[in-house]
Amino acid sequence: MLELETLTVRYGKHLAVDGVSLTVAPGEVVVVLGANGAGKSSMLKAVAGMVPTAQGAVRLHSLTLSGMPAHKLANAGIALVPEGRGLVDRMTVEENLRLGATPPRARGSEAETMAQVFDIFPRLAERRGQIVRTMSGGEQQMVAVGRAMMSKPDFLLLDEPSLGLAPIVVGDLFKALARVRDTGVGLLIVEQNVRISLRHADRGYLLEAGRITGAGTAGELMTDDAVQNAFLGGTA
Ligand SMILES: Nc1ncnc2c1ncn2[C@@H]1O[C@H](COP(=O)(O)OP(=O)(O)OP(=O)(O)O)[C@@H](O)[C@H]1O
Repeated sequence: MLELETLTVRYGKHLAVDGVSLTVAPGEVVVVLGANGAGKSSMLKAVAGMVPTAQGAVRLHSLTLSGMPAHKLANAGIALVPEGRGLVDRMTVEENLRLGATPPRARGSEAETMAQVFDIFPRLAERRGQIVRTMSGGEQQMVAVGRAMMSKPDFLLLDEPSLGLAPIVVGDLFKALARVRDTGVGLLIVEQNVRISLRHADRGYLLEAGRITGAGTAGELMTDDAVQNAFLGGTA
């Protein structure tokens, strides 16, 4: 289980994440819905050890992670697919994937994990020698997810994976993410794209100005008035 307990992130005086508590179980897809500036990226970066936690804690299988450097978190089983993807775009698909396999927990099983990535994303298998810069946005997002999978995470964090992608590509990406979850990995996804993310999630939370203001199953949130008003223009 991945647990965030009253997680708080500050930038100087600015409170970006204000006491967020949530859980993700192994094999569960949890989405955090929030508008621009709600604190979604800051929350994920704090879990991944890329910004400091001001208060609260992150626990993985009851082990306290907050305060650990990012490389130790990766070896504990946390992988982040950042907004903007963070790929080395002059390198090939395969080279980018290999970069994900640096934590000690991932070493020795690179070939097996890469085969799993290529099974979930056959397009990447066809294009394993292609320079990432020359690929479409959707393909690059697949590489970013594949690279995170190469670290053999227990929990995968995704920062707005649908951003800038055409609806059909987003649909394919979420179907692939469902297959990642089927391998037992828990997914924590932050999104503004309410419909598609709730369609593929088990549960969700609503994040507004750094605070959790709603929670429920994906079905409950789809018809929740607060979600409707915040994101869907009041119509179901
Ligand atoms: N490095 C930083 N220094 C100062 N303030 C920051 C920093 N990063 C984020 N913030 C502020 O913290 C708040 C939350 O930002 P964050 O990027 O976490 O939100 P978000 O929900 O991911 O938004 P977006 O969807 O636009 O990326 C915003 O008010 C933002 O301006």
